Amino acid sequence: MTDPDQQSRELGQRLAGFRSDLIGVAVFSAAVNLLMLTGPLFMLQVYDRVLSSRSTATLVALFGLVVFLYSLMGFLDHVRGRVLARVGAGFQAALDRRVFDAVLRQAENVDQRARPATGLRDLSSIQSLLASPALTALIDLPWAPAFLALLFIFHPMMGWFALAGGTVLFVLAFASQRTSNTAMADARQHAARADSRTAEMRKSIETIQGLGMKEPLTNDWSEVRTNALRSRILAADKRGRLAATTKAFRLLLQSGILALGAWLVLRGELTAGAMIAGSILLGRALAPVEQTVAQWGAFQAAAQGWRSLRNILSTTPPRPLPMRLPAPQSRMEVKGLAVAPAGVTKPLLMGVSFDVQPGEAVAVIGPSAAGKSTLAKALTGVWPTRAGEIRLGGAELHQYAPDRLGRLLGYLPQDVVLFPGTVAQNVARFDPDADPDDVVKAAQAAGAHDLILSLPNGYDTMITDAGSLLSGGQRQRVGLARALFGDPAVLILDEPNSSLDDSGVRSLNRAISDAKAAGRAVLIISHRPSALAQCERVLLIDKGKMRAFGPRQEIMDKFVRKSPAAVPVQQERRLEHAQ
Ligand SMILES: Nc1ncnc2c1ncn2[C@@H]1O[C@H](COP(=O)(O)OP(=O)(O)OP(=O)(O)O)[C@@H](O)[C@H]1O
Repeated sequence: MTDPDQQSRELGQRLAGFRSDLIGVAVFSAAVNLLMLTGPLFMLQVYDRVLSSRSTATLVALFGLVVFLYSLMGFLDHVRGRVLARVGAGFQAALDRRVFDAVLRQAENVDQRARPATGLRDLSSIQSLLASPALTALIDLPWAPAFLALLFIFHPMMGWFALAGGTVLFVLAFASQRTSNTAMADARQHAARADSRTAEMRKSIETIQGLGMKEPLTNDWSEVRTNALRSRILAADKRGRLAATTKAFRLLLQSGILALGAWLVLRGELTAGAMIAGSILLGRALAPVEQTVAQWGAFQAAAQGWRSLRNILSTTPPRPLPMRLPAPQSRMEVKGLAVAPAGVTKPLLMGVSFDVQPGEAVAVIGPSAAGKSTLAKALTGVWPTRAGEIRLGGAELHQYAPDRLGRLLGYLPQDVVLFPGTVAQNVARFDPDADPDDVVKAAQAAGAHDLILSLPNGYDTMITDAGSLLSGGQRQRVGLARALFGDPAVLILDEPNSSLDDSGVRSLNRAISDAKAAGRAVLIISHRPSALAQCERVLLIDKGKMRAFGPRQEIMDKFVRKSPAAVPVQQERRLEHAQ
């Protein structure tokens, strides 16, 4: 699936998978539309045969037939509705994971992340159309000319009358949709913005209150809400005006064709039955036209969704999964690395070369904004390499499937985010087959076991809202347990001690020395030297460039002492010695 044309056809191909269902719907629709003739034909017979012959038996027989035909029509109509609803659901189910993956992958691009993710909404708008009466109306639309042709057969004047009336009705209904569409889209946009502000404010309510920002932010939110309301009223006004005109015009048409029919009857050019049947036929011919136009919004949303989804899917083609490699050696080698997140052109980090061997710990140090976290994101495969290579156990990172790579690495990010679920699920990285013993083992190794047991429901305590129930230090320890889960080959710890107290630092140091003793490679990114004690070698980066890599003592003596960034490092070392 690397051919761009093929990617842009992906949606069409998925829909084509439901070809036989759609053919079935078309056949049922043909039958339903033929059965729609039951009413006019019945009228024709009643007026022209029953009333003239005064035969009750004929009336009863005809009515019995009508009951049967309408029942059949109702059944077929229901069946095609059911089939279409299932095609819609099947189409969504077939693409749900693919689109979700594409939406997540879009978020890898920093630029895209700021924009609202539309993929799943696009998919839902196509699904809604497939399952809505709008589609059945559209399927019925090609039958309108057939009804119109029958009117021409009854009398050409009736045909022309219906054609002219139908055209005016179509134009009126279409204008009603068009004029209100922009206002409706505006209203939806404002409403979505107000909703997302509500969610943001709820999430950060403590900060907002603490900083006394509630009033101004609420005013801001209220303005967006008022704008949404204003656009909605504008849209409703426009739509309402034209909808009322359309309705009155349709009723006028129905009476108009009766009047025309009566006039033709008086002139002896039409039978009374044809006059009534003509009026019913006009209704049948106009119904799908009117419904299709009335549902225009659903068609537009689905068309827009289709275009946008096609674009999303073609820019995020499915990634072929690489062959599963055996568990790698705990060794990482980096050569000439340059890194930039997707959507950023200038590399944030350049010319980095180092390695970390089994049983060894390497410290990555440097001042603020040097590019340390950038390095961690590249080493975990989260940010792409612009140049150079990163090898884990001899294989480049892309040779591992992303989820498997994640499992092989024990990554503790600088800002630990926990996900909705239990503490145990978070430690186990939501692996449904995780062995509880392994969860406890990871927590013990991180020195987080006792703290987890002290939570209201221990390992079953539910985490909500990114783990705000836990303190910063507790989150960091649970994060370390999560990093250690599954015995990863390489640990990448980004500022692992930033929120830890003394006992937390001791647990961390123990976890690092245990990992080294078990032959794992450890990378510790830190401002502080307390973590350096465990490291054999040090990588110094500054302003997005590698300045030095070598044995700890050599780097500390040669570079850190001279560098202004080293001042806090030195101070802290003295403090540690003093303790
Ligand atoms: N998503 C991003 N897009 C563009 N630039 C970014 C992005 N993330 C970080 N940067 C920039 O990259 C540079 C390095 O940031 P990084 O987070 O790697 O620094 P750091 O060394 O970890 O700093 P600290 O010790 O303060 O955490 C900074 O100048 C930062 O502004």
